[in-house]
Order: sequence, then C-alpha cells, then structure tokens
Amino acid sequence: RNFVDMDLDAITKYSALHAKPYGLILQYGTAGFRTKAEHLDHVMFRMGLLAVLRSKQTKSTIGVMVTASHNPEEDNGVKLVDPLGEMLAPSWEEHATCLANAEEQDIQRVLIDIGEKEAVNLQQDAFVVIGRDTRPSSEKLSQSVIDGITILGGQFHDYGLLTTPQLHYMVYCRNTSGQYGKATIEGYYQKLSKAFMELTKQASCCGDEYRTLKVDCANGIGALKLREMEHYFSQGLSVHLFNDGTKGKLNHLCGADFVKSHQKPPEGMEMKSNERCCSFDGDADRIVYYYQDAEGDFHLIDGDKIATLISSFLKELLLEIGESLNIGVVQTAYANGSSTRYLEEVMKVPVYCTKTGVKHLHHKAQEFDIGVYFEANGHGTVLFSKVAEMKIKQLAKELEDNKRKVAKMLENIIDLFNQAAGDAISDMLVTEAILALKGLTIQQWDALYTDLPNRQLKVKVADRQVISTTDAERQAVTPPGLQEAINGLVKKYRLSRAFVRPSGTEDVVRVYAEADSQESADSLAHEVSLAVYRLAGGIGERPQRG
Ligand SMILES: CC(=O)N[C@H]1[C@@H](OP(=O)(O)O)O[C@H](CO)[C@@H](O)[C@@H]1O
Ligand SMILES: [Mg+2]
Repeated sequence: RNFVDMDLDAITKYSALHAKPYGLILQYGTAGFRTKAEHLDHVMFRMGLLAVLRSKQTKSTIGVMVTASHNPEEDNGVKLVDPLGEMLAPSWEEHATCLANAEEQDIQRVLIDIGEKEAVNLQQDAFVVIGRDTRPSSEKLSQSVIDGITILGGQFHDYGLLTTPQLHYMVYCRNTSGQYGKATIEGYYQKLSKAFMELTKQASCCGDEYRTLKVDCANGIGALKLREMEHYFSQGLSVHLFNDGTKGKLNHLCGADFVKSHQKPPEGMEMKSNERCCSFDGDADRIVYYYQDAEGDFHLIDGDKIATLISSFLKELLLEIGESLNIGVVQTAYANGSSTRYLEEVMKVPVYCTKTGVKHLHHKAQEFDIGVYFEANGHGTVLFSKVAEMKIKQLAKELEDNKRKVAKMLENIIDLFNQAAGDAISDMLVTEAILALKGLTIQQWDALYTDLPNRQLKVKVADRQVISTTDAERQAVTPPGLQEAINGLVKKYRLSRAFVRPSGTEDVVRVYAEADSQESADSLAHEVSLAVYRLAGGIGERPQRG
C-alpha cells in the first residue's frame, strides 16, 4: 500500500489529543457539521485530515471554514469548500460523516478506505486555506483543523477572521491562477469596490437619500469586514453599522435569520420611517432588506424580492443591447408564491424549484447563461457562464455610445457578484447599485408585488427521517396518508399552499403554509402541524395555536 508517508503513529497519537465525546454521532448536513462548540474539537481535527486528502485528490487548494452562521453563539460548525469555491461534493460529505463518527482506533482504517475509494495519490502536495467567524470558540477550533492538516503533511494558509463567502472567494481565486481575482482580503475589497464605484458613477440620480444604508451586522464577522472595506466605496455609499459586536451577543435578537423568521426589526437598530435598512447573518452570507412605513408597519424584502430586482434589471440591460442570453431564476419551495407568479407571469422569466440548501440552487443555476438563485432567507448570488462573460466583455468593447455603457454595466455587475457563493456584502453592493441606477426607493422596490401571508412552524417527531419527499420537497411521499391530509387542508383556504420536510440542520420537521390572509396562513400551518404530529410520530406537547 501506498500509505507509507502517512505517519500512522502520529495520527493515532494526535487523534487521542482530539478525543471524540463518547457516543456522539454527527452528520455532515446542508451546511457541514453544526453543534455545541464544546463537542467539536475532534471534528475539526478530522476535517483537517480530510481536507488534505481532498486537496491531494483534486490537486487543488481546499477551504475549511469554521462557523455556525446564524446559530447561537455557543454553537460552532465546520464546512469544507471545494476547488471552484463551491460546496463539498456529495460523496465526500459521506466520507466526512464517516470520519467524524469513527472511533479513535478506526481512524487509520477510515482514512485508508477513503484514500483507496477516491484513488488519492498520497505523493501529491496538499494545500488548505482556513477562515473563521468571530465566535469565542472559533480560534481554538481552527487550531485543531491546522493540527489535522499538518499531521498529514499538508501545507496551509490561515486567513484568520473572514466571512464565509470571502473564504469561498479565496479558494476560487487560488484555483484559477488569480484570473478571478487576487486571493487576499485587499484583492476582494478592491475587486468589489472598483466594480461598485464604476456602476454608481453611471447612476444619473443618486441624491443623498439613496446613498446611506443602515446595516445590522448580527454582532458578527460582517461588522469587522464591512468596517475594513467601507472606505473603499464610501464615495458611492455610506453605511451605518449596528450590532457591530462591541456590545451584543452574536445573532441574539438580530441578524438576517431573526428578521426573516420573526418578520420584525432587529433589536439595537434605530429605524426611522421609510429608511432603507438591511441585516446580515452571523457569517455574512445572507442578507434581507426592510423598512418601517409612516404608520410604523414593518416591510420585509426577502431573498425572493432581491432576486426579482436583480433579474428584472439584468433582463432590461440585455434587452437594451439586444442580447439574447438566457436568464433563469432558481428558488426553493419556500419562495413566496407571489414572487414565483410575478417572475413567471409579469417578467416572463423561467423559474425553477430545487431542494433546500444552496448547493442545489447553485448547481441548477449553472445550467443558464445567467443563473439567478436565492433562497427566501436571503442567501444567493448570480452565476454567469463563461460564454455569457466573454460575450458581454466583447460587447463592452465593440458596441458604441449608450449600448456600450450598458454592456460595461453588465461587465461590472459580473465582477460585483461573488461567483463562488452567496455573499451579503456583494449582494448589498449590487442591490445598492441597482437602486441607484434605476432611481428606485425601497418602497417602490417593495411594491413590485405583495407577498402572500405565510407561516413557518417546527414540529418535533421521534425520527424526522420517516418523512420523505419528492418534487423538490413540495410533496410528502411517506408516511402514508400525510400528503392526502395536507391536500385536504390546503383545499379549505384561498391562494393556499403548504408542504413539510425534515430539516437538514435541526432535529425538527419544518412546516410551511401560505394563504390569502395571515389568519388563514397561520391556521393552515397549525392544522398541517397537527397532521405531522399525528401521522409522523410527534413527540412532546401537541402543536398549539399561535
Ligand atoms: C427554511 C430554511 O430557511 N432553511 C435553511 C436551513 O436549512 P434546513 O434544512 O431547513 O434546516 O439552513 C440551511 C443552511 O443555512 C439553509 O440553506 C436553508 O435555507
Ligand atoms: Mg450564514
């Protein structure tokens, strides 16, 4: 066997120093491993080992990000980033789960198994880059990742504090020989700011009212990075940061996830009526916008509406230059029905639905010249195919006058989007540029369509895997009778829709319902919860109304 240069004794010795808590079983889920930080040391060490194998196999730089995004501060997590900045390949997710759950004495065998199954050439060099969020536990945990990398002889670069999408960007840059950008934090700031400044220079109407934005940073890494970056683009936009981590707790009563799920403003933000505001999540890969109107009513502008603004803008630009690149919008079942209807019927853009989790959306979006993908919760970006990029670059040179300007705009938009992952900073700058270029207020943007009232609930069951789904999670296949029950309930309401699925990040079944009024959406969600409780082995208290 070709495992001579794997120092098996050292692996055994160091594995014991990063011991696995007895009986702990974890799964590499939608967003990697996530649980209480105190249970993760062994996982970090082992993901360092795995990253080295993946790097050797792909002959590329691999990323490891230590974060638990919008989870409470006490949690942490880890995920691996594949060569083009995308999520880890599914077969390696299985290896990750296997390695994380192996007993200490089995680690060597599991590593050898993975090496053989994946035909890893151990002579190959390995290089891993690491990033981490601001959680108190993150620094020590990223040190354990480094232990794992070095034991297997891998080289590494520790970027320290980074947003998740910044780490994806670094990985992408490093594996495309700098063509995508410079793999440094300045490189990231410069690339995005340059594109943003050029776009806003072209904006005819950007009076002062359009140029300030309040940002709730969830007391997370987004605050640090936005502070560092702000002077690069301050000529075009001034940002006022709230929940910047100097006082409050990470994600506590603030951040994109809180705002989206509670449909109310974060604490710690001073909102005046009609002011444009946005929230990042804890690792700055999600963004939602919102404002409070003169009556004090709260208006949420979620990922669906961001996707709508972006795709209508891109479509207009393409029309102006007479270019027929195909645009597709990718959503999940959680997308508000009004957004899907507006995109399909008013904007005449094809819309596709995938399973929850950005890797599914990202994958689908790659099928188009221009693939716009967003989850309703604000995670998303736009992918431009190589063909689209080349065409637009060429047009920016060849066309004349106004058309040339438009092609240049598109060129800058390509640079402004993070092509590797959904990115709150990048999406914020794109949104701000579009609003300025179109001279739109947040109220006008909001008025594109009215969201259908909706409700999300969670139900605890003994084993959430008894629920299996099809049709991009919109239909339940098992347990028997559940889908029929849902169909019966949905019929009782107008403009209604409901579905259930097991969460990939929490031990719950998620219930979603929408209908013509908030009362109907609430009541439908409640009734569906009861059906889940009854037919899928609910535990604990029966779901209560309201
Ligand atoms: C309804 C919802 O918002 N689900 C979230 C949540 O997944 P679940 O599988 O629903 O737990 O976390 C994922 C990772 O952050 C995110 O991609 C997804 O959109
Ligand atoms: Mg996140």
